[in-house]
Amino acid sequence: MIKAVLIGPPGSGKTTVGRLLAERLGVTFRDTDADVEAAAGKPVSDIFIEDGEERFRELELAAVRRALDEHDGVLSLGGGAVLREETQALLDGRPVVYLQVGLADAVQRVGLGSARPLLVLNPRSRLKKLMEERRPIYERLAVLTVATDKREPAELADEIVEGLSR
Ligand SMILES: Nc1ncnc2c1ncn2[C@@H]1O[C@H](COP(=O)(O)OP(=O)(O)O)[C@@H](O)[C@H]1O
Ligand SMILES: O=C(O)C1=C[C@@H](OP(=O)(O)O)[C@@H](O)[C@H](O)C1
Ligand SMILES: [Mg+2]
Repeated sequence: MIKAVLIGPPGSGKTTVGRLLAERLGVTFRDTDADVEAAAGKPVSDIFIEDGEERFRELELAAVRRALDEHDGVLSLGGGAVLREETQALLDGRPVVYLQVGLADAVQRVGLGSARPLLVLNPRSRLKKLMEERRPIYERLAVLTVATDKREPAELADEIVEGLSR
């Protein structure tokens, strides 16, 4: 059984904090973006450009399903994985942790890199819009919510260990 599933917008720290959390718990770590890249044999940005977002979302749903089936450690999702109703249903009853982040910190963290194809143009306004659209979904799925602004990944991992043990 999975120990924790991390959700939240890009830049909330799912990948970074998830890896630390897995270390703390002494379990293995998986990230759906890495699983999708391994399955497709190319980076997320190339999948978006060459095959489109819909194809990425299909590969992502398959990666979530596979990980929840096989994996018993910590799983970090890509920020948009929760958009699919199938994924929302798969997360029902799981220890889902929502990493909350404000726009300013998220923008600073994702920077201007090209690794997140949805944020290449106007990262600030794209992030603002997708955060507003997805917030209700993140809130509904979470059993634990952790505010990450101005907090270090290590202390967040400790807080999640504590929060999930309660
Ligand atoms: N709590 C934090 N404080 C400062 N920087 C952070 C924090 N969490 C993550 N980061 C940095 O922000 C960037 C995005 O983090 P990442 O874990 O990839 O987020 P996500 O997987 O949610 O998109 C990385 O450079 C990471 O080092
Ligand atoms: O929010 C999104 O739709 C996406 C978030 C990314 O993952 P992170 O949330 O880990 O950055 C990645 O899956 C892809 O670029 C799409
Ligand atoms: Mg990530």
